[in-house]
Amino acid sequence: MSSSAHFPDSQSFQQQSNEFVFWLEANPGVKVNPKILLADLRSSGAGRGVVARSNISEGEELFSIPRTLILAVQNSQLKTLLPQDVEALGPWLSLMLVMIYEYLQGNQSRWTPYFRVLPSRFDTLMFWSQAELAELQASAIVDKIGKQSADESILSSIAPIVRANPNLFPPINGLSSYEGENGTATLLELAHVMGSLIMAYAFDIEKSEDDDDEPEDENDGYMTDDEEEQLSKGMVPLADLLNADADRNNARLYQEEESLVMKAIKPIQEGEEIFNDYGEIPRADLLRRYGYVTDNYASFDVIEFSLADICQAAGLPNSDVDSQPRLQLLEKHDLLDDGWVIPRPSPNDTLEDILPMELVALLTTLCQSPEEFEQRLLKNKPPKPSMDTPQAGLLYKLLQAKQSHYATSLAHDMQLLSSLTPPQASAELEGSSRRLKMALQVRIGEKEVLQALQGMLSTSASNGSLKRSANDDHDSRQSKSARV
Ligand SMILES: C[S@@+](CC[C@H](N)C(=O)[O-])C[C@H]1O[C@@H](n2cnc3c(N)ncnc32)[C@H](O)[C@@H]1O
Repeated sequence: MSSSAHFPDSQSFQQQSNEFVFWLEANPGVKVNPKILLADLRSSGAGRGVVARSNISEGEELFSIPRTLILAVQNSQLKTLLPQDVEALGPWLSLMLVMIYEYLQGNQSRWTPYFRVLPSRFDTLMFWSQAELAELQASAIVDKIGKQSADESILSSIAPIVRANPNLFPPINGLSSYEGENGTATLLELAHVMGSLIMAYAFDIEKSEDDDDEPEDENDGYMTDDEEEQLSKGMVPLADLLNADADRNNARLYQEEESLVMKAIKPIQEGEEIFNDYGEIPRADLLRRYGYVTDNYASFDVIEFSLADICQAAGLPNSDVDSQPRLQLLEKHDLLDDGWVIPRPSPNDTLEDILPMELVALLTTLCQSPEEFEQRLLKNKPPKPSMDTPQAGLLYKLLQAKQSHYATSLAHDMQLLSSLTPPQASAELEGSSRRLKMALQVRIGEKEVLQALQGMLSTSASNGSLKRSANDDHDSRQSKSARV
């Protein structure tokens, strides 16, 4: 949620919005449909957002932003002022550096009115205290925050450039430099503000045809999603002031040759909010990346198990692939991963629909007797993944172990949540209370998934749909794409 707390200068909130729109429209090539309006949605906990002033038809252009106005490495003077190649830092760190530079230029930056409408405080997990993070209990999201690796990347890649160029990066807060304890802390904070803006606001900008540089490999805490492509990133004014809310998506950004164009993808009625699409992400990820949670994302909630969790439930002494022949065999056949995600089941889903085939392959391998496994090793073939009684038993044990890692029960959390929710609007919660509520929503979602899976296992056991054993031969080439 973006509440008043995220916009410290809330007195001039509307004035900043007006100045931003005035600045935006004064830029050559910008087109803004008079049917839209930049609205103050703080009363519903959503900061700024875009709302329809009058009815809008499907396909209608909402606004168009020329590529030259995107706050991006390509459009900033910085790349001509530094001896090194800024883009070589990779999409995240290069944009972070450019944003620090532009921000420190104050009124001299081309994007000053834009910076003024961007928040400087966040509820993303990067900014949560240890006590607040503890409220997420056993959620796997806690291990994905990556604060330490982000700090390391900033200190090793950004800090040396900033410190070597004080004329380009003037120290703030009365500091004489970004050296020393205070200077380092200030620089880290500034970099995290920019990193958080990139995470929640930036777009992946499609490369132009003549730009076919190899992507850089990055590993900072703002880049924890494997599926995220290393496209160049850019902050697209106005496009990033659209909120999102799962199935309420009614607009999409189209990347055209000269501009980025936001269009309505559905008819939008007067007074309706215009929503972009942040993707089908679980509430845990919504919180990590965007710092807000709404129940509309509950259907995307998941539960995650690490390889270590599974090996422990199976009674293996460790999850070290080199010392565990069963893991080795799966790895050899490209069936092993660090962890698995099980989605929240829909009402008509069966276990086969929701369990990843590789997870069932692991459960099956771990459930084999020493003799059965010996046979597999001799044939150099993993067993055919199947959800038989032993595998179901192991999965059940795994679910129970996971549940025991959450400090409170689902019933307790539900009660706590209802006591936290004010009668009018959740937006009224501020600071730690809002964070506690969001943590509760996340852990409730995960516990619900656990409970639903336990229910499905019990049903399968009682209706006899689980087999006694698995002994079919298995062709691993087919198993990669097969459903169990
Ligand atoms: C791309 S920005 C959208 C503009 C933002 N509302 C602002 O005022 O700057 C993304 C941020 O908006 C907020 N947000 C987006 N959708 C929201 C929603 N449905 N409810 C509450 N906050 C939302 C979150 O704080 C998120 O990190």
